[in-house]
Amino acid sequence: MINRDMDIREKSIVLIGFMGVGKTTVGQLLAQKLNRSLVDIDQVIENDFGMPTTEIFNKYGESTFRKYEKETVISYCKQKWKIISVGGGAFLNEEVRKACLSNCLVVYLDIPWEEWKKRLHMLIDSRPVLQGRTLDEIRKLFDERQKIYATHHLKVTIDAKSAAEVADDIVDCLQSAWKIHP
Ligand SMILES: Nc1ncnc2c1ncn2[C@@H]1O[C@H](COP(=O)(O)OP(=O)(O)OP(=O)(O)O)[C@@H](O)[C@H]1O
Ligand SMILES: O=C(O)C1=C[C@@H](O)[C@@H](O)[C@H](O)C1
Ligand SMILES: [Mg+2]
Repeated sequence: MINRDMDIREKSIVLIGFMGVGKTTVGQLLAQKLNRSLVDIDQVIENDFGMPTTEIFNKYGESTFRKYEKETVISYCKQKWKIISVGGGAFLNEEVRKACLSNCLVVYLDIPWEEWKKRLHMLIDSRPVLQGRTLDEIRKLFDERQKIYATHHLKVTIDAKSAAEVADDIVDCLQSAWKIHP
């Protein structure tokens, strides 16, 4: 359901999906295509703490990260005209989900497990949530996380597409939504 209190084109676009699906990479391309600025929430948090996410988890704990993540997303999603890529776990929080869904257009980047598995080697060192887990445990997390992404406005399936192709698909999807809800 799209909240039509403001012009739909003004709304910021929030990218959600499992870690490594490409929210940051695709977000950069989408921002260029739509001439908007990108707010990468993980990047904002890392800049504010002056350290990588893994270090924030190790030094302050996941709950400190999650609290800061919640406040950061809620604050940015009130702004218009942005592309906001949120961390893969941000939608665990109900207030975050509600704030994004009511203020922004939420686009879910959906990736099949077999495709995602190919990226694991690129993610394991930088994503604390994956560290120390077996492949079976990661698969379980992947399946569990699908529930939190179930509420969104638009969905784009990733498959074996390049990041540029995914960005093009999102633009097509947005253009249809902008036409249907002028
Ligand atoms: N469509 C794609 N095809 C192949 N590789 C990709 C694609 N999109 C992103 N990647 C690669 O996958 C890795 C993870 O991408 P990215 O950091 O953008 O994911 P993310 O969704 O932002 O993850 P997180 O939720 O952890 O922030 C990067 O190495 C990136 O280059
Ligand atoms: O899926 C997650 O829980 C996370 C994803 C990353 O984007 C970071 O926000 C952090 O590593 C946690
Ligand atoms: Mg990212």
